Amino acid sequence: MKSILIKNAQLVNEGRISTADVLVKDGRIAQIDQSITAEADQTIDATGLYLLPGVIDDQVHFREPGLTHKATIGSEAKAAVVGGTTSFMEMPNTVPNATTQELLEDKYKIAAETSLANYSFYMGATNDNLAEVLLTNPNTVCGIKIFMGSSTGNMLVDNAETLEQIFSKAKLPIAVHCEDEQTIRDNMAIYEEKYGEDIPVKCHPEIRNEAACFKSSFLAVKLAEKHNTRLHILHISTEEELKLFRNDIPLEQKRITAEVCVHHLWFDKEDYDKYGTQIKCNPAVKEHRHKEGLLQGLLEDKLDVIATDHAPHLWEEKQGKYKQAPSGVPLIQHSLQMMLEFVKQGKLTLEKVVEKMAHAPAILFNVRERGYIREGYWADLVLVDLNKPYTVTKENTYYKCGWSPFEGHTFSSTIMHTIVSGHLVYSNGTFDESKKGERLLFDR
Ligand SMILES: O=C1C[C@@H](C(=O)O)NC(=O)N1
Repeated sequence: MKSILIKNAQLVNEGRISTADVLVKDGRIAQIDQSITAEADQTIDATGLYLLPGVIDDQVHFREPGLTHKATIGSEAKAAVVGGTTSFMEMPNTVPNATTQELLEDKYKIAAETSLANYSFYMGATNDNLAEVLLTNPNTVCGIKIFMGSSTGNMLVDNAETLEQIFSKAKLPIAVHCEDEQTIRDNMAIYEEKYGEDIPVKCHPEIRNEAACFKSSFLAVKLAEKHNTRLHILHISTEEELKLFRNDIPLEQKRITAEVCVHHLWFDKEDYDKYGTQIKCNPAVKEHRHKEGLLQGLLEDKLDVIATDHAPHLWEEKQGKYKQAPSGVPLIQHSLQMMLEFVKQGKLTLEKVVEKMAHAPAILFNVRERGYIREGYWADLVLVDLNKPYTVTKENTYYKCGWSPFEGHTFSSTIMHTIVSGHLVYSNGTFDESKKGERLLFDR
């Protein structure tokens, strides 16, 4: 593998920013120093650029196998590296659902052949696959996914005894989608009564409302407390849920952690006027107060990681009426740029972005030797120019579905180079696809 020398970067790592050179050799960070004079196969002049650990996205939907008309592991991993995401953890609501060890391993095989980013896949729980779930290897699989609210893929786990069993026996982190099903159904009935088939999309946050989120998250937290489960609640979308999470202990000691997604920080209810069903997703984008509250929750460390829930659907599918349009938004290519915009606006610091998008997911999932810029660690690195505007176009959007809610939008930062496991895969609009990403490993 080619060695890489990064010269004169502003290195953002572990709460500090400092000028440094970084030497990458055999996939790893070989040296970090003020001035490195060693020869390397590739040299990057990083003057004026910030060097960040690559983003680890702990919640994505890449649709393969079975839904490859929407996306493939290869297509979405390519979009990921363009945006500075070097590792992803992918959800089991593919077709067939990843609910057996064999089906799970099939996804790893596809990724080994096609993914430019490092990868891991969740084992999916159902009401009746406990034995399979318990076979999951804690060192080679990121976690177990439970839908405690239904969403794309009909993987709802609503059997109380099954939930007790998984929460008490799982040896891996349990990542949960929390929305109370009965609350959603009751709300839906009210809106159907009122609007028939023509429910306005703006009602989505009233159907999948605050009460649905809180009731389900509350239940998950209670179960985790009862069984001392390692619980990670995905895509927290309401202010109310913040009271379920602690910020008085270090992340390393937390048994219950929480994720916030970029779209819940970026959009609010008013945006349905502009984007309509494009931003229909579960949990719903809600009132403005939640967006503000979630940002505060992030700053106060009640929310531990930032992810995307990247969920591509075809543009034609998304154009249907409210009830027919599938939930989910393609986001992974622009997640880092979105958060860098918050840095520009003074809402987040660069150090905080790095903490929540790289360090924290690495700690939370015990990812082996990634998520930090440290000698000996894997070289998953991103170089960003905070002062180079970037306009999103159809041509520079790499999702297989071919659209992004950001088309036409100009971000004030550009992702210049992305290095995955020591390989310079993306450089200013060009790719070197000669090497694929690695399977993530976990120290548990
Ligand atoms: O939980 C989910 C699933 C996802 C999908 O489309 O797979 N879309 C969503 O909006 N939320």
